[in-house]
Amino acid sequence: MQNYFFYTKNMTVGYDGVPLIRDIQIEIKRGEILTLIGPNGAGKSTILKSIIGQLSLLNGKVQLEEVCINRLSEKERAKRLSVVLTERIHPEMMTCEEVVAMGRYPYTGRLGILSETDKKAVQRAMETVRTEELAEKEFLTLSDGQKQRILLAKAIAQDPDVLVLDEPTSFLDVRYKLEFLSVLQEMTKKKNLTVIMSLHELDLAERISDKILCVKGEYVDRFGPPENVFLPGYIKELYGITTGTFDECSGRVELPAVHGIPRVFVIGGNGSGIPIYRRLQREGIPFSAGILWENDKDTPVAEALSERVIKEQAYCPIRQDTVVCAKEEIDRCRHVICTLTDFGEWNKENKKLLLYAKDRGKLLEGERIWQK
Ligand SMILES: Nc1ncnc2c1ncn2[C@@H]1O[C@H](COP(=O)(O)OP(=O)(O)OP(=O)(O)O)[C@@H](O)[C@H]1O
Repeated sequence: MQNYFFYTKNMTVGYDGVPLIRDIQIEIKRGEILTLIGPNGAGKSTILKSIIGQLSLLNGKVQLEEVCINRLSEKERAKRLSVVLTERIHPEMMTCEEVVAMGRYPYTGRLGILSETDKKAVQRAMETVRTEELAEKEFLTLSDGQKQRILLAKAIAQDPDVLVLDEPTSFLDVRYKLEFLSVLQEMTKKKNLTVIMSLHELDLAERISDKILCVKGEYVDRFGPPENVFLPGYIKELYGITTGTFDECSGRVELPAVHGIPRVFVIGGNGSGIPIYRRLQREGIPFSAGILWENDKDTPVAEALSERVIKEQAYCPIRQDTVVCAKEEIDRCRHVICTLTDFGEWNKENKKLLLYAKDRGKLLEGERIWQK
């Protein structure tokens, strides 16, 4: 156990003495990022609240190196662990700078007078999450995303060893999401900060986390590095997805396929077919796609949205059997759309398919594609 900076042993969490999740074993090293994922209501916030001592454990312990967190005084705990939960604070008449300065209270005396070091820490924290320009604004007048960034600055100003965050990116726009996660990553590398958070954005969780804890049901479902969690089919099972698909490889979601006899055959590849597959799905038109190599960018999306995909083995030239299948599919469809503009030596069979469709008057080009 010595290797782990933060760990829990047989932690059981719940409310009013009733266990929600039992025997949770978390083991992370200093500077690692742990992300909790799982469906709504699974218990991610409950675990975070239990870790920070806001909820009493029903069993087990939470350990930060040799110290049992639950035995620390509030002030001692605040020096080692800072927290941003989803419950919003409502400080009346406080500027953002004053809210961020609240993060320094574990270090100030009884009167809460900030030293030069405290003031610098506040300023640095505000710069870190790019909120300097909000310093003088009243906190309660900010947008949800701005408030979230100020609360993050407050947590950072606390200069903790461990940062605990419940859905920290939920109100942030895409730019601030990326900026915030980059800041977290940088702080783990440069300052050895350890992060424990919950995220709903699985693509981000997969990219940033050293460890993932999957919460579902009475016990933790899976704990480990993302590569052991984001395996084909697992996320669908974890979240009970019955409509549409989630691609573990790209972190991408797709709406359900339109089923029925394919009306359009899309000759695509290298990502060029994706916008057309999505538009056909939106317009409720069943379609087939091909000839795609198994490892083509288009293939997972085509498989999620189309009725049929004519595929070739990865890294193999297109075989005549596959061409025959594609021609039969074209014969069955009313129209053909080709999204490829260049055909290399390997792709010459797709060029022949394009000509095959053209000869039969099935090829839709330019504006005609969406007039049919
Ligand atoms: N104070 C409480 N008393 C009793 N039960 C609670 C309390 N707070 C939450 N719960 C219940 O505990 C379960 C887990 O809730 P929790 O908020 O931990 O889930 P979550 O995974 O964070 O969900 P979400 O993704 O929707 O934020 C839910 O069934 C919820 O109703």
